[in-house]
Amino acid sequence: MSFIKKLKEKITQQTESVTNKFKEGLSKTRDSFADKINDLLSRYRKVDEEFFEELEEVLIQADVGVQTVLDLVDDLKMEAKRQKIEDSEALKPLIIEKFVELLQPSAENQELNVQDGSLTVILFVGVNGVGKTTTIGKMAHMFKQQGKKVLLAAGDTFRAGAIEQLEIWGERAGVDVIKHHAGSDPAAVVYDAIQAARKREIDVLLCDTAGRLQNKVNLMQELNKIYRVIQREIPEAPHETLLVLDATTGQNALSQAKTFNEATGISGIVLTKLDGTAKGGIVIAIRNELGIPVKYVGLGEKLDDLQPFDVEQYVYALFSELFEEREQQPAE
Ligand SMILES: Nc1nc2c(ncn2[C@@H]2O[C@H](COP(=O)(O)OP(=O)(O)OP(=O)(O)O)[C@@H](O)[C@H]2O)c(=O)[nH]1
Repeated sequence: MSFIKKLKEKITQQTESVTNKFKEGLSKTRDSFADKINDLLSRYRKVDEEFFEELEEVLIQADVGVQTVLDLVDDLKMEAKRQKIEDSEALKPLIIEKFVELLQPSAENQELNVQDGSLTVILFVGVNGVGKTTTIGKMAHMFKQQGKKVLLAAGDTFRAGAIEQLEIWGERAGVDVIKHHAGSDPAAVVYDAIQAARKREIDVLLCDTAGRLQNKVNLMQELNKIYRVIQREIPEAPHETLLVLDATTGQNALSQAKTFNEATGISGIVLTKLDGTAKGGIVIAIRNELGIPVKYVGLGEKLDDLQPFDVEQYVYALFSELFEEREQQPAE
C-alpha cells in the first residue's frame, strides 16, 4: 500500500472533529503554501533544477526555515533521481512523505509528562501577548475534561492585568487561581500554590510566569528562583516547562525559543495562533532547527481549540486536497 493511502487510512480511524480542527486551523497555510506547491507542480511537467529552486522559495516563504528547506529539497532531489521520477505529479507523494519524515522524530516525546497519582507541576514561559494565559485556560479545561483536579498559579505578577486575566480563564475553565497582589514575588506565589495543591489533592498545577525577554538576566534570575522553590518541594518538578510561542510572529518565534532555551531548559513548545498565519511551516522549522518538540498547537480562540500536535493530522490538513484528488484515481 502506498504511503499516502496508509496515512489516509490512519487519519480516518481518528476522531473526525480533530481532523476538522486541524483542517480549519491550517486553512490559511494550506491556501498559501500547499496551493503554491500545487501550482508549481502543474506549471512544471518535468522536475528540473529550476523546479527545485522554485520549490525552495515556496517553502522558505512558508517559514519552514532555510536550512531545513535546503536539506529537504536536497533529499527530494536525490530520492527523485534514485526512483527515476521525472514527472512532477509523481513527486507529490514524495514531498508529503518527506514532510512526515521530517517531523516524525518529535512524535516520541510528544506526550506531556503527567504523573499518575501525584502532583504534576507545569511551568509556562513566553513573552507577553503570545497566548500564554489563553493556553493555560485551555489546558486547564482539557485536564478537567480528563477528570483531573486542576489549580492555577498567577505567577505573572509583573504585567498589570495578568492576574485578572488568568482569573477570567480560571472561571471559564472552572478552576481556582492562587494569586498574590501585582508586583509580588512570583516564586512566593508558586510556593503557595504548591502548598494549596497538596492540601486540595490537586492533580495538575499550571503556573503562569512573566516573560520579560527584553532582560535576559532578570528573566533567568526570576525563573531560576521559581525553579528552586518548586524543586525544594518536589525534586523532580517542574514536570514540564512549556514555552508558548505565537506562530504569527514567524522567524521571531524561533529566536525567542533560542533565548528561552538558553535561559532555562524547555521541555516542549506550545505553538499558538496557527490558525492566524499562512506561514504554518514554522512548526517544521522549530522542530528541525531547535530539536524541541512542539507538544500542543493553538488552532483557535475557543476553550477546546488547543490540540496535541499530531504530525500526520498536520500534514494531512496541509495537503488534504491532494488526498481527496488521489481518491478519485483508480486503486494502486
Ligand atoms: N486565533 C487564535 N488566537 C489565540 C490563540 N491563542 C491565543 N489567542 C489570542 O491571543 C491573544 C493573546 O493571548 P493572551 O493569552 O492574552 O496572551 P498572553 O501570552 O497570556 O499575554 P500576557 O498575559 O501578556 O503574557 C488573545 O486575544 C487570545 O484570544 C490561538 O490559538 N488562536
